[in-house]
Amino acid sequence: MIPASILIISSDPETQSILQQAIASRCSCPTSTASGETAALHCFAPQSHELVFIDTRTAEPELMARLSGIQSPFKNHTIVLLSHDRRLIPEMANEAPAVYEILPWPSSGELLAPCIDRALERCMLIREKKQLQLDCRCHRIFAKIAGQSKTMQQILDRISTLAHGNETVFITGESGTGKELAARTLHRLSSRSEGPFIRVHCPSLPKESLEHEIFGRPADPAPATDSPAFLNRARGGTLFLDEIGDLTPEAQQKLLEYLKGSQAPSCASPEVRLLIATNRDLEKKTEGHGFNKELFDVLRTRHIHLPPLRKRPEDIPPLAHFILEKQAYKLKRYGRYISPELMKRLMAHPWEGNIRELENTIIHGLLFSSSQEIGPDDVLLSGPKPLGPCSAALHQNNYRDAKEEALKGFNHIYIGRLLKRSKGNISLAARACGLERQALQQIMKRYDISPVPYRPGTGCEGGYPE
Ligand SMILES: Nc1ncnc2c1ncn2[C@@H]1O[C@H](COP(=O)(O)OP(=O)(O)OP(=O)(O)O)[C@@H](O)[C@H]1O
Repeated sequence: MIPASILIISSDPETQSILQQAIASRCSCPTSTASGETAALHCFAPQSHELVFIDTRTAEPELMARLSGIQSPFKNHTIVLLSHDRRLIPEMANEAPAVYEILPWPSSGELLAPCIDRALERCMLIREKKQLQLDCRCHRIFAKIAGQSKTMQQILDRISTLAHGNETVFITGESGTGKELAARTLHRLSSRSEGPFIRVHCPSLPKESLEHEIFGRPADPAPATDSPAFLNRARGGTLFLDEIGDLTPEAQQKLLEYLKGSQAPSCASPEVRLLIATNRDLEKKTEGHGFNKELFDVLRTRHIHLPPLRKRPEDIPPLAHFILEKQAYKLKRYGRYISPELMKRLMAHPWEGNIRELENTIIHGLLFSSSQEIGPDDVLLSGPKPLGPCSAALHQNNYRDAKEEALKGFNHIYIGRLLKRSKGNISLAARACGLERQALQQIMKRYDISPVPYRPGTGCEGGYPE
């Protein structure tokens, strides 16, 4: 247990010495002394000392007056008054309810030692209560996130660590891997959680005005408290800039300047915390000068990368169960479960759209299963996982069958992706891959690939993000 920090407010050397010795005989807590005008500052400063002894004879009258004005007991500190006049104790207790205990002074060890023990115990209880409250909050917040893999646990640890600062965090990962969820979690766990969380989806704003929409116009008076700029709307909270991969060079430069200013040592607590995300490989973009190298270097100092779902298949079952439970509740489809056969298919699926695609698959299953069991026929999966050359299953077949099986997997994945991009339009898909429409149609027929699940209005719109 970390020892409590103790302050003695007294200008009398003898009082200081008696108290220090008595405290040292009960615990190893660090003790400091203060007197005069600075004492009040120490006494009332938040996060200051946990236990404060105040010698009423030498304390400044302002300090005593201020204590009397506080009507309820301190929640974070424990205050013990040393009263030189026993007759005044009941009156003092009435006047200063914020005080924990009033000790007649000077006191013998018989009175002083138990008083110190009681006060220290209160400090410990306060600290334990705070820790429990924090644990409950973290538990509630992390209850919205599933994932059992070592990687996911490391990500959650990193989120907890980075949440407490004011620094910008850079979140990367393919679409649907949970970047926005990570950003919201960082915000909820931070000291700004009561403030606003503003998300700006950068590609949705016109490129030419994006910089002004975020940072305000140069003509805006400073501080532009009524400016409609996102930065202003996020004051006291978090601004989440999502998909920054295509910012104009001017907007990148402005962002770099802002980050340098807000992260300078002189700026202890910026008004807005920035969280920034992208699904693009910005490092690669910097090589072709498509992204400001200096900005990238600043961003990557605090970085969270969310790996694609296909690289952490052990997360699929817990995620699937977690999403099923959450969505079943929302859709009022209670008691549904995933069949073992479907779970096998989910494990084998490449999940190009990551967790969002998994979520949509499960929603589809919940909506369309005719019984409590959700099976492979109740969901829309674009096809079997391609069998790699080293797959054990592949080696159980003879050469012809193995080749056919691998080709089938390849075509399902390759054409599935094309259809996803073209939203089920075969002509567009054919053009994109350099085949004639009819040739593509023949392949689709051969491998039993339907364009229907990829078309809007078939119940899976948005389920196959680009
Ligand atoms: N670890 C997780 N546990 C539970 N749900 C998750 C997890 N990660 C993501 N999700 C869910 O998956 C969906 C997609 O997540 P999110 O929107 O955060 O992804 P994204 O990376 O920001 O996607 P995009 O780049 O397309 O904006 C959301 O509904 C989110 O709640």
